[in-house]
Order: sequence, then C-alpha cells, then structure tokens
Amino acid sequence: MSALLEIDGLGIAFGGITAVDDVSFAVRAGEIVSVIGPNGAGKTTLFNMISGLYRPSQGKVRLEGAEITAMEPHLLARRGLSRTFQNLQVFGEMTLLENVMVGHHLREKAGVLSDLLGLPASRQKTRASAESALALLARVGLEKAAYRAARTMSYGALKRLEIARALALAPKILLLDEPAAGCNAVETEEIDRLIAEIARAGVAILLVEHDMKLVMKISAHLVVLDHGRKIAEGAPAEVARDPQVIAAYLGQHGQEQVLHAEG
Ligand SMILES: Nc1ncnc2c1ncn2[C@@H]1O[C@H](COP(=O)(O)OP(=O)(O)OP(=O)(O)O)[C@@H](O)[C@H]1O
Repeated sequence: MSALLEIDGLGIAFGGITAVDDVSFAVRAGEIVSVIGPNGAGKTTLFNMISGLYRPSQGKVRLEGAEITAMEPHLLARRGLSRTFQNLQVFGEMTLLENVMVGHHLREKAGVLSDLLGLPASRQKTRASAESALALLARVGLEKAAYRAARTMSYGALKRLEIARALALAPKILLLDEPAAGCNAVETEEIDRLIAEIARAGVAILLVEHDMKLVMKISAHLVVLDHGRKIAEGAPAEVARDPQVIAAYLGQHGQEQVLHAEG
C-alpha cells in the first residue's frame, strides 16, 4: 500500500535555531501514526509545517503523491487534510451545531456572499450542512447537546466538538494536536474510542499526544522526535524498548505504560 501522506526531509529554523531538522516518515490510508517526544522537541512545529501554517526551510510534504508543501490551510482542507489545535478553538457563544457548520462552510464551493444575501440555493445548502453537522455531532456522541452554547460544555466534550468540526471537512487525513490534553481519564477514554473509530472508517490519523497510555494503545506506528530530529520510528512495542527513546522521553514510567497497553 502506498503512502497517503509523505514527509520528506522536513525542516525549519527560527532566527538561526533549528526547530525541526530533516524529518521523514509516511502515513498510510486509515493508519494511526503518533509523533511523540519531550516538550520543545518540535512536534507542533512539524504539524504547523504539514498543515500549511509554517513554510519549511527544507524538505517536502506530499499528499496522495502530489506536492502540498506550504499550501494554504483551506486548500489543504479541500484536498483532504484537516487538523485540530492544541488549545481549544471553539466559539463559546455559538451552539455546537453552529461550531461544526463553520467547519463545513470551509468546504463549500458557494461563497459567503450568497449566504449573506440569503439566496435560495444558499438556504438549501445551509439546511444540508445542518443535517450533516448533526450527523457529525452524533458521530462524536454530542447530538443531544447540538443546540447548547459551546461555553456550557465540559472540556472533554469541546475536544470532541473540535474533532467533529475537523471531520466536517471530510478529510482523508486528520492531524490531532494533543486531543486528550487537559482531559480526565473518562474523557481520554472517549477520545481514544473516537480516534480508533475514525481510523476504522478509513481516515488516517496523525497524532501528537503526551498521554502514553492512549498513544501506545491506538497507534500502528510511532515517530519519536528529540531536539527537532527523528531519533526513532516503528511499532509501539519496538520503539518502547529503544534505549535512546527511553533516555530522551519515555523513562521507566512510559515504558511500563507501553508494556501494560500491550498486555
Ligand atoms: N514561531 C516560532 N518562533 C520561534 N521559535 C519557535 C516558533 N515555534 C516553535 N519554536 C521553537 O521550536 C521548538 C519546538 O517547539 P514545539 O512547540 O514544536 O515543540 P513541541 O514538541 O510541540 O513541544 P510541546 O510538547 O511542549 O508542545 C522550541 O524550541 C520552540 O521554542
């Protein structure tokens, strides 16, 4: 099976300091790949390059064989790559449904102007996107709260809302930056199940996450960064036994979680 997303020698420097250096790996369709590493290793910077927020100073990104390096995020979304952010990016005063519809609109061909003018085609389109937004909320277990303001929801629910909004772009690959950060154990379990379900439906997932229990349980493949460089990659069990990875990141605690997740 050929790769869906190819990261080829990607790197970037800020003011002469290299944040990410010559990182390469691939993600196949429907596969869950996680990028792990200590704080400041370059994980979010890598995501920002892949998702078109930063222009890399070296290397290329390809989606389905076509080069997409430094392409604007809305064009990437149309090609099937969407992402969530480490910090919540929801609109508190809007309902959950409206929050998802904002994501859906990015994918629509008709412009904002026809919406503002309230043209019939646009009204029909709005109805259609409300229906699909409701279906997406159901997919993340939030359909009962569709008409509640986002600010009234728990943190874990809002993390799932963000995933629903990213799914509104009908991605082939979804980049999730710390989807379980700040979540309690129950919320993390829900996120864990949701990610696995999305991947089963054929959407590839590229994940940055510090919760090693979650990472080890759901990932097919791990990429380990340290000081901007890839120091290891492979199956979770393999990576967990790599002395360099243990020294740089996992330590004894993380390794125990891996062995536990395997068992
Ligand atoms: N816009 C920027 N300007 C300058 N330096 C930056 C910028 N973005 C990131 N960096 C630097 O790049 C390095 C990698 O940071 P990054 O946030 O990617 O790490 P991370 O692995 O995501 O860390 P964490 O786990 O804490 O989220 C850090 O030294 C950071 O200070």
